[in-house]
Amino acid sequence: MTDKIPVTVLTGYLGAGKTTLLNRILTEPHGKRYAVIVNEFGEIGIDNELVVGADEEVFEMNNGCICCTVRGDLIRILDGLMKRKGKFDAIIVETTGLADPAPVAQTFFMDQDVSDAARLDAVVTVADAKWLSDRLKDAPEAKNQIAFADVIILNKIDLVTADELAEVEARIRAINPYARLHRTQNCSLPIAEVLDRNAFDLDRIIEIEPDFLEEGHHHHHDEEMQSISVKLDGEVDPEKFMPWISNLTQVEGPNILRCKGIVAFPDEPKRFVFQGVHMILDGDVQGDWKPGEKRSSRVVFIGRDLNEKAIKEGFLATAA
Ligand SMILES: Nc1nc2c(ncn2[C@@H]2O[C@H](COP(=O)(O)OP(=O)(O)OP(=O)(O)O)[C@@H](O)[C@H]2O)c(=O)[nH]1
Repeated sequence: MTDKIPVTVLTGYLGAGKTTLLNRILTEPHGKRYAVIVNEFGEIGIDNELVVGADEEVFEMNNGCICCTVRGDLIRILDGLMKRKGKFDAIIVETTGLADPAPVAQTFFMDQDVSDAARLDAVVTVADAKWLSDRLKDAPEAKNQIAFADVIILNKIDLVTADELAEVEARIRAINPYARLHRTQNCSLPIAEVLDRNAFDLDRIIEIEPDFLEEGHHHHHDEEMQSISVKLDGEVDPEKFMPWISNLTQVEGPNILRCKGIVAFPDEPKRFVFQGVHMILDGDVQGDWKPGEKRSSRVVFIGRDLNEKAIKEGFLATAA
């Protein structure tokens, strides 16, 4: 083994459970220091706030998708981390759900400074047991994420029957028979199954993508994919907000691949955080607003055929 810093690339389609896994890794006692790089598709950074920050340093990349426009940023952040070598035991990169993992993995072989100091330990893909089969039909990124994985976490097994689980597992195996596969609820599995696997296998990747080590790989994003972010400079009224968000996700659910937000309710010292995948919505108060922090409210919706104007106006109309 070399003394290069191991890097785990955490991928998986929108809402599969990447942040859930990351938080699990960061909160379990492990005595290690991780640097975390989070890339989010959407203009308003929400993910970094949902990552529990213990001692870890979280670097946010919000200006585009990690595999395309912000790859240069990734290299810069990695270079900065390398210069502080010794401070971290490992680096974890959480990509957006829409990222193609190939160009991200490529960075660790193509960029000399990065490849001198870091090694790609494994590509870990979280798969949503309920929705993966549908996404394999309409989202090429979802298929690549499975194909490139060294470790697959088939998550949300509580939402499917045993037959459905067997079916989605067979689909995964048809794409990638090699990865270690774990079935989980809330990404519950021992950290050792995820980190320090020394599992990335360049030969296998070159078999899937023969030009992997050549420059010029270009990922074409789904052009119909929209990311709608709305910010309200103040609080929202729960009596208006709750019915609005639940109605919107019920009616538009099939087109909403992902939604999340952090909002302020009047007289509530904690932030209300909600998130959803299609019609399934989850929300709770989490973490205090910091003293002096502006109590603003923001939401992000990612999906197809969304009525941006109606969503923006609908959210703004929930103002307290
Ligand atoms: N029912 C169920 N819900 C889960 C499970 N794991 C995660 N969730 C929920 O699924 C939603 C998405 O989880 P995240 O961890 O934020 O997913 P993500 O992959 O980070 O999402 P993006 O970064 O937006 O792509 C959250 O509301 C989680 O609470 C699970 O095993 N079962």
